[in-house]
Amino acid sequence: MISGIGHSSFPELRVSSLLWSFYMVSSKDTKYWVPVDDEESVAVAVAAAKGRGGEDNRPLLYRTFKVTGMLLHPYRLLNLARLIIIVQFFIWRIRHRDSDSMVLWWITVVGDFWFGVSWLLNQASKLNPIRRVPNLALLNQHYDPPGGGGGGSSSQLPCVDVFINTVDPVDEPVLCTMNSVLSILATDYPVDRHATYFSDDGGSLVHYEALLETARFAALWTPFCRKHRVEPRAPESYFAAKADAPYAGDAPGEFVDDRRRVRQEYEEFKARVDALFTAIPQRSSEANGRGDAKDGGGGARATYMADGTHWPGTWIEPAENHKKGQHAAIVQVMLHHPGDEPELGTPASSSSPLDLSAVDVRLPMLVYIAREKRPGYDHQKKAGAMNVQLRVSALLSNAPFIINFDGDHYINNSGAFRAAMCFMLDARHGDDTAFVQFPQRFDDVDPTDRYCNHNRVFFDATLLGLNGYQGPSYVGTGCMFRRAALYGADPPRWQPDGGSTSKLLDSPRARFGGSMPFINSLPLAAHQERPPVAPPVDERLAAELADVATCAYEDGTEWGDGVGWVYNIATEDVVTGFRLHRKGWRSMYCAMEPDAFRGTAPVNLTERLYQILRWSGGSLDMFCSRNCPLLAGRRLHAMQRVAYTNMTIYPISAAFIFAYDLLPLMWLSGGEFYIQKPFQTYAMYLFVGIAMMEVSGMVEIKWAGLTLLDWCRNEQFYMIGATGVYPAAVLHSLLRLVGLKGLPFKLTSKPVSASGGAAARERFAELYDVQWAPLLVPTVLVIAVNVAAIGAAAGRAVAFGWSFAQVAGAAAGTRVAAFGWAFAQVAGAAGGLLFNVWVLLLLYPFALGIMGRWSKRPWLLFVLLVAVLVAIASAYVAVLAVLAPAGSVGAFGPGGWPGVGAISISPASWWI
Ligand SMILES: O=c1ccn([C@@H]2O[C@H](COP(=O)(O)OP(=O)(O)O[C@H]3O[C@H](CO)[C@@H](O)[C@H](O)[C@H]3O)[C@@H](O)[C@H]2O)c(=O)[nH]1
Ligand SMILES: [Mn+2]
Repeated sequence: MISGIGHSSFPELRVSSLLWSFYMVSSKDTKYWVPVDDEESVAVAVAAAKGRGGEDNRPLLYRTFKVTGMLLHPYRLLNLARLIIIVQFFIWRIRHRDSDSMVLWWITVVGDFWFGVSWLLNQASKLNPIRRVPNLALLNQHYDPPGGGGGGSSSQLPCVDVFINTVDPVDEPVLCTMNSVLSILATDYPVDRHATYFSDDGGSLVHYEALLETARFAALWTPFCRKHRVEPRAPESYFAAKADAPYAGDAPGEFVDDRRRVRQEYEEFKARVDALFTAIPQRSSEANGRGDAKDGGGGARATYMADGTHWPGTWIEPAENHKKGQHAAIVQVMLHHPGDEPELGTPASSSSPLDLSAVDVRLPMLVYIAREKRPGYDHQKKAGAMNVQLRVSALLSNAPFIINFDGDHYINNSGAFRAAMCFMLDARHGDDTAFVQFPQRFDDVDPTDRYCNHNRVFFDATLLGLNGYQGPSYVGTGCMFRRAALYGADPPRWQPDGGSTSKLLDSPRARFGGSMPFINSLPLAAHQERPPVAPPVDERLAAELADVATCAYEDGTEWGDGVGWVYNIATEDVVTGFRLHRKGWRSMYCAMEPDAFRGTAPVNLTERLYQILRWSGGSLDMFCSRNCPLLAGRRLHAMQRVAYTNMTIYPISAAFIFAYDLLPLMWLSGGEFYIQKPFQTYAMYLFVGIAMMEVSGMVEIKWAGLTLLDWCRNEQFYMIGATGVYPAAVLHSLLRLVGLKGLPFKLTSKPVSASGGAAARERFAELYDVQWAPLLVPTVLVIAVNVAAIGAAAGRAVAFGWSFAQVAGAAAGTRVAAFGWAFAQVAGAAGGLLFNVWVLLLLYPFALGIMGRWSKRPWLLFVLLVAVLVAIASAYVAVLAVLAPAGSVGAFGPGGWPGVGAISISPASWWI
C-alpha cells in the first residue's frame, strides 16, 4: 500500500531519502544467518521423546538459524568491551568526586549508573538472536496430504478457534473489522477445523448486522479465494494491490472475469455495510413512530432488528438495560459448523456468475458474541472479552489451539495458521510451547514512519533475541495459544508424571466457575488429535452460552488471575505471556514472508503517545505487582527474567532523562559550571561509550535486516517517550501504588482511511491533526529549554567575541595566551552546542507533529528555529549589556556551558 504513494507528495520523504538510499537492507536479507546444526536438533528431539517415555516419529517442522559468527562474535565482543568501559567509567567517577555542585554530581552519578544498568538489561536480551523458519511443505505432507482439497476429513491438522475483538463500529471502522473477518473465513486452513468468535464489546446492532452481511458475502468471497488461490484474502487489501502476482489457481482462463464480478459484489457489500448506519436508525424510528414495540418498551425509543424485534444490545438512544455498560449477553451462531465432507458449488448461472463446480463452498463456523455488561462490574476491557470468548468457544468447538486478533488486524498470508502449527506440533519443543507470536506489521503508516509505528527494532531485533531464550513476549494480537496453557496447565517438561493435565481438574468449579458443560470440556481441550465436534445449539446450550457470557459468572473464580487473560492491568498482553513463561512454558517467534498479518497503527501523535503511555504504564504496573519478573520462580529462564525486567522497568529511566534534558536551564542563569572535573576525561568516556553503542547498533541492524531509518526512528521515539510519556507513566504507577486508580485502557482510534471507504480522503490526514493534551507539554518544555540554551550560547558568543576584542586590544602582549584560552572556550561551547542540537534532532518528529498541517513544509520549522534563536540571542546580549558593563563580560565566559550541555544529552540514547 505504501508503494502507491508518490514520493514527491510527501515532504518528509525528501528529508530522509538520503538515509533510505544509504542503508536499504531488505528484511529478506538472510545472508547473516546460518542454520544451527541439524544433527543437534534431532538429538534434542529424540531426547525429548525419550523423556516423555516413548518413541516420537513426529517430523521436525522448522529449521533454526543463528547469526553468523562473523557478525555475532564481534557483536558480543564489542558489548563486552563496552561493559568494561562502563564499569571503569564508574570507578573513575567515584574516585574523582570533583564538581562545581556535589548535589548535581550525585544526581548524575546515580543517573548514569541507572543508564548503565538499563543498557545492560536491554543489551542482554539481544545477545543470542535465533530465527526459526517453519517448513509448511513438510507439515502438509504429514498432516494434510493432498486430496483433502483444502478441507475434508483427510486432514489431520488440529482445530483452531479464532478470536477477534472490536468495540466501536466508528472508532474501529466496521468495514476494516469485516475485512479481517473475511480474511479469516477465507484462510487456507481446513474449513471444518477452524471456528471464528467475534466479540463485540459495544453490543451494537451495526456490528451484528454487518457480520450477517459478511457471512453472506463470504459465500462468494471464500470460494473465489479458494478457486484462484488469491492473496491476501482481505478484499480491501486484495483489490487495492496491483494484480501482478503470479496466478496460483486452477482456472486461469476464468480469473479476470471472476475477479471483476467479485469486485463488483464487494463494492455492493461495502455499500450495504455503510448503509447500516442509516438503515438501522431509520427502521427504528419508523417502528417507534408506529409504537409497535413487541416486547415491552417502557416508553424508551428502541433500536429494532430487521425482523422487527428489539435489539437486546445497546440502543441508539440509550435506555435502561440497553446502553453502553448495561445490556444482556448475546451469543449467536451465524454460520454453523460445516460437515466434514466437501461440498462442491454449482456451475455458473444467472444467479451465481462464478463457476464453483470444482470448489468446496463450505464456510467455517462463525459466532457473534456481545458479553453481558452491568454497572458495578469491572469489565476488564479486552482481557475480559477474550475470557468470554474462551468459555463460549469451549462449549461449541473447543479447539485445542486459539489464535487472537485485534479487530483491525487481518490475515495477510493464508499460510499463517499452518506456520504456527509447525511450531506447536514439532517434536522438539512443540508440546512445551504455549504460544506462537507473529510480528505486528502495519499498513497505512506514513512512508518515513514518523512516529516509529513499525517498531522494527522491537519486532526484528529484540523479539528474535528473546526467541533465543524462552521465547518472545506476547504482544496482544496475531498470537496462537495452546488452550490448556491458558487454562493454567503446566508444560509437560515441568509435569512430574509427564504430560497429564490432571491438575487442571482439581476443584474445577472454584477455578473455572459453575458451568458443567464448560468443566466437561476441560479434559478434551488438551487433545489435539480430537476430531472436530459441533453440538447443535438447542435451548439448553443457548442458555448455557449466555450464562458463561455474564458478568457474574467469574465471581469468586480464578478467571483473569490463574486462568485466561490476566486482569487489572492496561497491558494484558505482556503479563499474560509472562505468566506462561513463569510456569515454564516456551513461546516461539514466527516472522514470515509475506507478512502473516497486518493491521493499522495510529499515525496521530497524540494517539500514539497515549498508546505508549498505556504500554509503559502497564509495564511499570506489572513490575510493581505480584507479577514482577524478579519474583518469579526458577522455571523462568535467567535471561528471560532479565528481558522481562528490562521490558517492565524502562519507564523509570525517564525520570532521569527528563531531568537531564532540563539541565541547560541552569546554564541560562550564567556562571561557569562543570558537573565533573577533569571535564576532558569525562567527555572522553562519554564519547567512547556513545561511539561503541552506535557501532553495536549498526551491527544489530545488519542481522535484524533493518534500515538506518528504522533505527533512527527508534532512537527518536525513545527520546520522545522519555521526555513526555514515561514520566507520566511513572507518576501513574506511583499513584496506583498508593491505592489510586491505574491506567485506563484508552482505545486507540484507527485511521479511517484504512477502511478504504473514502478513497478521496487525504492520506495520513491524522498525521497532520494536532490534538493538544497534557502529555505533549513536557516535551515542548524540553524543546524550549534546549532551543533557549542554543540561543543564549549564540548570544554569549556574540558578547564574548566583542569583549575578547577589547581585551586583546588592551593587552597586546598576552595576545597568544588569550587566544588559546578563547579557543578552548569556543571548542567547549561547540561541544555543548552539539549536544543540544542532538536533543533537538531526536525530538524532531515531535516538533513536526505539533506543527500540524504546517509540517507539510518542514523547512518552515527551520525558519522558525532560526528566528527564535536570533530573538533569544539578541535578548541575551541585551540582558548581558545591562547586567555587565563593557569590559567585565569575560567574567561570565562561555566555559560553563559544555559541562551542562554534555549532561543535557548523555542519557538520551547512549546507554540504551
Ligand atoms: O474494552 C475493550 C477495549 C479494547 N478491545 C479490543 O482490544 C484491541 C486492542 O485495542 P487498541 O485500541 O487497538 O489498542 P492498540 O494500542 O492498538 O493495541 C496494542 O496494545 C494492546 C495492549 O495494550 C494489545 O492488547 C493489542 O493487541 C496491541 O495491538 C482492539 O481490537 C479492541 O477492539 C476490546 O475488545 N474491549
Ligand atoms: Mn490496534
